[in-house]
Amino acid sequence: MNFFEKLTQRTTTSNSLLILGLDPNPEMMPQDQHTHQGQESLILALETWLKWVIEQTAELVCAYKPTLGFYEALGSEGLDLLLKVIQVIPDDIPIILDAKHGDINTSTVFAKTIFENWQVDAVTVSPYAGQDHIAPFLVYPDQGVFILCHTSNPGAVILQEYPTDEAPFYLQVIKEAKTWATPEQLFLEIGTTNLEVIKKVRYLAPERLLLMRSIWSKGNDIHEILKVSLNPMGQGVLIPIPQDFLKSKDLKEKVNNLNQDINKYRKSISQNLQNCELWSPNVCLLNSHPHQDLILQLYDIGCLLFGEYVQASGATFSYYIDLRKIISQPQLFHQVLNAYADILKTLNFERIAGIPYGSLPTATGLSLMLHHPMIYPRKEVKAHGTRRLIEGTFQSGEKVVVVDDILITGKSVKEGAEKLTSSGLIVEDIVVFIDHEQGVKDKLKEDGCNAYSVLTISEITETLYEAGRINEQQYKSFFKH
Ligand SMILES: O=P(O)(O)OC[C@H]1O[C@H](OP(=O)(O)OP(=O)(O)O)[C@H](O)[C@@H]1O
Ligand SMILES: O=C(O)c1cc(=O)[nH]c(=O)[nH]1
Repeated sequence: MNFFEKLTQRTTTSNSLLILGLDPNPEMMPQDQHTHQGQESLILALETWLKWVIEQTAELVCAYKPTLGFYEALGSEGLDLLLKVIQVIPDDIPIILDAKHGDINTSTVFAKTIFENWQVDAVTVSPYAGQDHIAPFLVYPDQGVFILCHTSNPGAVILQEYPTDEAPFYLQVIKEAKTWATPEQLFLEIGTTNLEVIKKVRYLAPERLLLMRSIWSKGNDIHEILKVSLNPMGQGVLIPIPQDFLKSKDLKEKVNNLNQDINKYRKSISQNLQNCELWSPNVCLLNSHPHQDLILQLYDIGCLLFGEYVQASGATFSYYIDLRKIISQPQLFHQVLNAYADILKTLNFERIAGIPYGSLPTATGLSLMLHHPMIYPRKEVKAHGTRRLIEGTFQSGEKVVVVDDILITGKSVKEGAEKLTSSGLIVEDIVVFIDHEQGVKDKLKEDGCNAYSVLTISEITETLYEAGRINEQQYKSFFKH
């Protein structure tokens, strides 16, 4: 089970979005828990206290978050203490090591130590050294990585908000980090007392799990925080337990009350989905498309263009779909492949055939993902070498699913399918990402082929309009067409 699955399971079993910083911070320890003098006695007192904290809270949290710096500050005994604390945490509770690691030279060995030796489930990292610093953490597919995007430290404003309010650096960090790994492996850490910051983050990254920090400092109302950070399922955010709870003898009761308050609100929003203010005012939850996030991201990277475009057929449409760019955005490409795979998994076939050139990478990705061999019909047969019509190996009589990016006139998939059938293969199913909805599916059906699409062009247009990505004129000119 990977970190994300473990966390999701834990969130359900504990019915909690609360995480607790398990830090040996003497200032937070109740005074009567430490009456003796000296380092040895301090470490013992901290250990006893942290074990008590775990006992009190284990039923009520979905994860623990030890901060490496507090343990390091205690010297080598501090690291021993960290390992003891990790041992005591029940196995089903994920551990997020708050390390804010930022050094590219040590990232490989550090990842090995914390994931393999200490067996923590996730880590926090600083994004400043870029993707190559984060990659050594991401090569552990079962572990999670939280990217520090925003802190509440006043001194950070000069960097985070640079250069303008409209396009601050912390949003650039999020845009960039989203391309590094999937939403199941890479998450965002957001420290802020400002609800506007959370709204902006949610707008840009509706799919990402948020680890919230410092939200209590200005006496913010938890309901306001939840309103702007929860996803439509009432999840997608980790809420820190206020550190001053740790000083209290009534820790368990306080955490329980906070959890109940949060859950009451989560329940009310899931019963009241018509509240469209969640995330952002122009992303309405009521009728949101299941692939809304994917559509918005494809638009944002320029795969979905609105304007007057001449098509291969010579006709002019009010849009142009250019999915060829997707190969340079691995995280998004992965989401696209998952969407195709959901359809392919319902079909019966031996081989996957991609239509060149645009869909060759997609067919390759699906072949690796679903463990079915790939072939492809050539666009043009070479006058030299093997002069093959079909590349890859196959047996006559095998069933092939044809994969393409977009169905416009259907010419490309028809030609491809004909080449495959003329070589003895059977083509019954065609899967595309986008259907242009000109009745081509019906025509293919008459020829004995079932065509499936992940999205239709009108679903895309509706979603972009609802999210405010395209304006009324662009929307209307699509439907006039
Ligand atoms: O349904 P149709 O009218 O055939 O249009 C759809 C085809 O057009 C595009 O390919 P294109 O021929 O532009 O070439 P490429 O994939 O080689 O870039 C697209 O990748 C589809 O294969
Ligand atoms: O061939 C076309 O007309 C065409 C290809 C493509 O990839 N996208 C599109 O919108 N049109």
